[in-house]
Amino acid sequence: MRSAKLFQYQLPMDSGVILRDQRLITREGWVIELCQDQQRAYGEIAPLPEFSLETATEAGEQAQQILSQWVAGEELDLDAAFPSVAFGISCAIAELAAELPETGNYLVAPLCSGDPDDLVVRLNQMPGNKVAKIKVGMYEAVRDGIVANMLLEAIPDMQLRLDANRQWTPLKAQQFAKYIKPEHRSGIAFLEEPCRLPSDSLAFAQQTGINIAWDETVRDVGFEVKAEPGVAAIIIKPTLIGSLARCIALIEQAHAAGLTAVISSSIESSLGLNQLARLAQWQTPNVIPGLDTMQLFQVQLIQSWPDCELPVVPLSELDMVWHK
Ligand SMILES: O=C(O)CCC(=O)c1ccccc1C(=O)O
Ligand SMILES: [Mg+2]
Repeated sequence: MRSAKLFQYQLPMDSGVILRDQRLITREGWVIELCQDQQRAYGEIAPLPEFSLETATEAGEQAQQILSQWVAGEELDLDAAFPSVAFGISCAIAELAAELPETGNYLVAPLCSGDPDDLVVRLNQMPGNKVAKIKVGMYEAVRDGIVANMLLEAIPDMQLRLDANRQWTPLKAQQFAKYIKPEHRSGIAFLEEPCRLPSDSLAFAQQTGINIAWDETVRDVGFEVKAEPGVAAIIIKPTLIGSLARCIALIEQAHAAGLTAVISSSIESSLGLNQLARLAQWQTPNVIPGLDTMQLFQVQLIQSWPDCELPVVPLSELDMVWHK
């Protein structure tokens, strides 16, 4: 016997969360509940505005169709579904089958988009391998270069991840690199997407000796995982990529090509974020995932994230919009 429910959520965000051109005031999405033989499992479907091609409404409608098929015991074609829907449903199914292991990797790479001094404090408290992430490309490239170089100098055993989200022209990328002393360049684990064009980013990596990672490029039509000089990693944001099977296939291709695969958040609630931490521990056990996004929220959802003090909204407070 199978049954399924769909709940809608709207969660208030911390003020000042900006996605590309838009302020994100409330995070909207869906929680699915699957029931089979007294077992219950959950999944989150949360298309990210400005990033996902589907809207929350479209995702909710498609989720109802696919959940109806699941209840009827039909074969599901998650490759044809929206990525956010495929990810949420496949997670719930994996959870029901006890395929998604319980243990998660909750070590996060602290994310800094403001004061680098705050980052130094957090890094000094971090046990083991120190990994941090800075968003660059929002202010002057020269300032970014000075800040990154200062951190690499202040904490020599740190691996720094940088993310430019395709903001730089080749010239600006060079201005940034000029301030990173050659002996510090290997302390940069990778710089995500320095330039608008992937070909410019590749040339930058080869000219500067600073490794890059693909994030946006992974979602470009026709992308294929391959080893290229200067490319260290691919970033996998499952809500934007698709089913667990599709994410795992990409991770395996990355490993076969000698690249690091980094599981990263698309600003899911604490429910989805916990499942991402479990996916990361399962499939990329030695890599710190990019999941430091809980502080962007004002509340948590259903399950809490380790050491997060925000109030938790229980399932009983969500509106059930559909069931079968
Ligand atoms: O990857 C991380 O470390 C955190 C998540 C993150 O950076 C992000 C989250 C949602 C949308 C875009 C981005 C981004 O890569 O800038
Ligand atoms: Mg990015």
